[in-house]
This record gives sequence, C-alpha cells and structure tokens, in this order.
Amino acid sequence: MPQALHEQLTEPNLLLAVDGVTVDFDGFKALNGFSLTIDKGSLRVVIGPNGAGKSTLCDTIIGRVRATNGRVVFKGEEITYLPEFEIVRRGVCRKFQTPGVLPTLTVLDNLMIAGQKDRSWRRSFGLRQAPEEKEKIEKILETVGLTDRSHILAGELAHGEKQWLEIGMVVATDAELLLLDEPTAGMGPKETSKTADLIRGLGGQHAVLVIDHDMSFIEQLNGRVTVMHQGQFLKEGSVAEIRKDPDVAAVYLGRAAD
Ligand SMILES: Nc1ncnc2c1ncn2[C@@H]1O[C@H](COP(=O)(O)OP(=O)(O)OP(=O)(O)O)[C@@H](O)[C@H]1O
Repeated sequence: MPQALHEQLTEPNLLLAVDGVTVDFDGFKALNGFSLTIDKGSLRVVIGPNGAGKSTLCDTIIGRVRATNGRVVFKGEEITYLPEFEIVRRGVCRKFQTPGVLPTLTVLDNLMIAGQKDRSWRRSFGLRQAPEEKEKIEKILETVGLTDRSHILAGELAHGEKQWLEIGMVVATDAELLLLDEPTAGMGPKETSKTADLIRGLGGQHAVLVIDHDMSFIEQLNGRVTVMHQGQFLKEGSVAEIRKDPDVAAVYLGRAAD
C-alpha cells in the first residue's frame, strides 16, 4: 500500500480498512496478512485465481469468518470481532452468488422488506409504506430496471432479473458498503453489461466491493482493481494497468484471458 495505514485511517473519505488480516483454517492461511482500503462511494473490484481468498475476504469483513491476526476498521471503528448482525447494522451488506429473493412475494414486497430498518419481517408485512419509503423503493426499482416488473412474484423473474432484484435489496438496506460476490454469475453478455451499468450507477452513494472472474464485466465496471493471490495482496491499479501487469498475467490473467 502506498501510504501507511495509520495515516490513511484519519482521512475523512476512508470507509473501510482491512489491515494485515490473516485467516487461518487449521494451519492453512486463506488470507495471509492481506490489506486493502476502500473510500466512501467508491467502486473496487477484487480479482484473483480460484482459492485466492476473495470470498474469505468478504466473509471476514462481514464477520462470518474471524481474523486470526490483523483488524478490520469500518468508519473509523474496529469491527474485527463484532457479530455479523452488528456489522450489518453499522452499514455493510452482502449479496451472494445465488439470488436470495423471497420467491412467493412480489418484487416490490421483497424490496420493502429489505428496506425495513428493524429487519423484523413479520412486522414489515403489517406496516404501511411511508411516502419517503415509497419514493426510495421507486428509485431503486428504476435503478435496477424492474419498474415494470414490480408486481410480479420474484420467483417468476428470469435469472438476471433475480440478481438485479437482489442488488436492489442490498441497496434498499441503505448500507454504505455493498459486497457483491459474482453478481453476473450465470448471466449472458447483455445482462452482464446491464449489471455493470447498474453497479456503476451506485457509485457516490454506496461504496461497492465486487468480486468477479469475468474480465469483460470487470472492464465495463472500470473501477479500481485489487488482485489477490494465495491470500495475499498482489497488485492494485486501473483495469488497463492490471491487464498489462506481468505478475498478474502470470498468476491470473494469462490463464484466464486465453
Ligand atoms: N472453512 C474453511 N476451511 C478450510 N479451508 C477453507 C475454508 N474456507 C475456504 N477455505 C480455503 O481457503 C482458500 C480460499 O478460499 P476462498 O473461497 O476465499 O477463495 P476465492 O478466491 O473466493 O475462490 P473462488 O474464486 O474459487 O471462489 C481455498 O483454498 C479454500 O479451499
């Protein structure tokens, strides 16, 4: 990292700092002294070969996996050992590869439930929608391109639409940091392009950390890229810089780009 972390921690724009984190699974280091910082409202893409530690990184940020060394700092406060629900409450939300929508509810209901602050689903059903809530959900529907599908049951959506709905649900939580794990899994080129547009549109309001393998998607996202290898930081740069980096080519792109 170009600047010492303790200096960066005082920067007002800093949202997340992963500081020398090691995750040890019975002697195997899935993360090995890994560091990364993310600014408010910024887009970061994390790539790396299979087993590089990308999912473990997200698991550690959100408190599902515990660091054996190092720390995670979010909005200036250490969250390394907080329970997952507390980290979520502070403004981190994660979307997994498989859509986790509620199939028997409409698109609109899925978004409304995701947007409820107290996350009490039963109570959510009984609540009337406040005007500002309605406006917020309408904006999200537009952002994820599902305005015309708002009254369709989520289970009837196409695969790509389910993924967009789930991105919308993550956005509805108002989390400042969104973790998106392979948001284009199972999508064709058109849906992938739309997903890139959608995620780029979240910039400014949310910081987004995207894990993905698809180089065409990563190019369309055009965010800053961090490359991981064997649980360690390998490189960081623009897509163009990463593309031509020989170390990256050796461990990842050389193999993936063929
Ligand atoms: N609970 C666990 N116990 C033991 N080893 C684990 C555990 N979770 C992950 N690993 C190992 O840690 C390494 C990193 O896994 P991780 O899933 O973070 O990689 P990844 O970069 O997300 O890979 P992929 O691109 O294939 O999803 C892998 O070798 C994996 O087998």
